[in-house]
Amino acid sequence: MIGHGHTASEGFSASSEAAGPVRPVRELAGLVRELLLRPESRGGERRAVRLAVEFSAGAGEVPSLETPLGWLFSLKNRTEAQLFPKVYWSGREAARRGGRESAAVGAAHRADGLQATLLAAADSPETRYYGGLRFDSGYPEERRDARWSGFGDGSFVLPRVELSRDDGLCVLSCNLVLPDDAKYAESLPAFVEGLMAEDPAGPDGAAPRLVARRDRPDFEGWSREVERAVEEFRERPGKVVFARRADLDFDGDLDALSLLGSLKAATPGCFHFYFEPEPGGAAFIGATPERLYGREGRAVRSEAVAGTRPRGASAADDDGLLEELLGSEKDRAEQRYVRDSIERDLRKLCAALTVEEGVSEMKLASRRHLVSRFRGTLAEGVTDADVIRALHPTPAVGGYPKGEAILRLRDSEPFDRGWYAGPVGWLSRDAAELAVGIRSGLVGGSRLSLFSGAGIVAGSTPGGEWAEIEQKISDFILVLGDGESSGAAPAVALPHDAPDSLERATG
Ligand SMILES: C=C(O[C@@H]1C=C(C(=O)O)C=C[C@H]1O)C(=O)O
Ligand SMILES: [Mg+2]
Repeated sequence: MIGHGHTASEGFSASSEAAGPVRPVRELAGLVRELLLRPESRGGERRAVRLAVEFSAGAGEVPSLETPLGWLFSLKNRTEAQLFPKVYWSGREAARRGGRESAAVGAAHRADGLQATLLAAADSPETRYYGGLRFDSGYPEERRDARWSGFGDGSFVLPRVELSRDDGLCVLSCNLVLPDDAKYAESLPAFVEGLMAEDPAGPDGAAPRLVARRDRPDFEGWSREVERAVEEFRERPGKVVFARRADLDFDGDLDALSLLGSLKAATPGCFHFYFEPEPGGAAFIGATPERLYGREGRAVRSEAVAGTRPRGASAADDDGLLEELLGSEKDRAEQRYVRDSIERDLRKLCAALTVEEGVSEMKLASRRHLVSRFRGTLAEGVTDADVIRALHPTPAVGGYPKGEAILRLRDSEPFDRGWYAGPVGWLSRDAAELAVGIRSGLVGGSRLSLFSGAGIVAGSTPGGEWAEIEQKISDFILVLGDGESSGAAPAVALPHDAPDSLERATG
């Protein structure tokens, strides 16, 4: 993916005899300067303006700017505050249908949580705020993990500079908030020009090696909670999605972007995201298959995802596992809670709603889930904030009944979920795309914390659900084991006793 040979300096030498920034960067800086110097930019109502320069990929004109991930990678050693947050986003359909993929740096405007009105409403339909929310904004302050502090309860950011690519079309854009930004008529164009790294990040040397792994809760703690929940659900049916955190420690600093690049290659058909809110802090990355909802105008779509089986090694194996999933009453029960809950929530928000009959398979590269899809039309006046508040957390990541499940997770999970399982994605005037931030990890320094959960219902067993989570984090683990492409640890034996305890538990 992000090979170390893929660097901006190659782009430079290939694309320009003259020294200085490549054409799109120079042009964008010129547009910014021109707008900021106009007298009318110094007054009027507060508004967001998007300036953009298009160019095509593959024409060889500006190879250094052709891939959003590669561009972000070229800025990875730049730690000026104005370059944060650093964001990457690509839609689930990107590979198949030419969906937009974006990298962005800096903030022209921040909307904290869901309270603030998005300035984007004033401007272009292309203008997007990127961000996410904590899983549980009511989580007690004193138990919060400091690594999540830069993320806040939630924030959506209008990036300062964004590079997006949709099929072969690349767009480099800059967002300005007027009249506030008029004072940057000198510094902002220079900032834009400086985003073409002349000395991009080179090879990092030896890949860090995995030295330790610790799981929270451990298998004993996990079994206690799962057994207790199962006991209760026998009396009174319900669902809770318990998660665990696997802390992987390496003997050197990890490169979160390289890791995401490798993860992306291994997980087609997923939303891929990267949020790094501040210099020197942690980055939240992931490859999630699950859409919370998408909106185009008033048209909304969502899906109920739950129930899990791996992919088989052979075609026969694979068919068998599909049959097993479709026929599993336990997995169907997990999925039904999600489906019924999303349907109820959407009915309140929609003037019309169509629900897919029954369930179908969501087939991923290394596992499969049950899914039912929804399509609706939002009622007049319903906002993205209303939809997020109504849907999150669905019983795919919280449980059912919703309120009880949240309280239970708050009490019983021995770690702070932070943004894990929270809504992540983008919002704009005419559209929105929010995914569920699962299959994700927090990368900071030499530690990678992986988060994953499993739906506990009456038929659950501690060993079975532990193994299901192990399978869900295997995308990350496998990528870490591939020293060639990940820039991370080469294949290592995981110092980890879960498989043993699992055999004891299930055997
Ligand atoms: C909670 C997660 O995944 C959810 C739980 C599933 C299950 O228990 O079968 C399946 C898909 C997701 O809705 C996660 O991956 O962290
Ligand atoms: Mg499950």
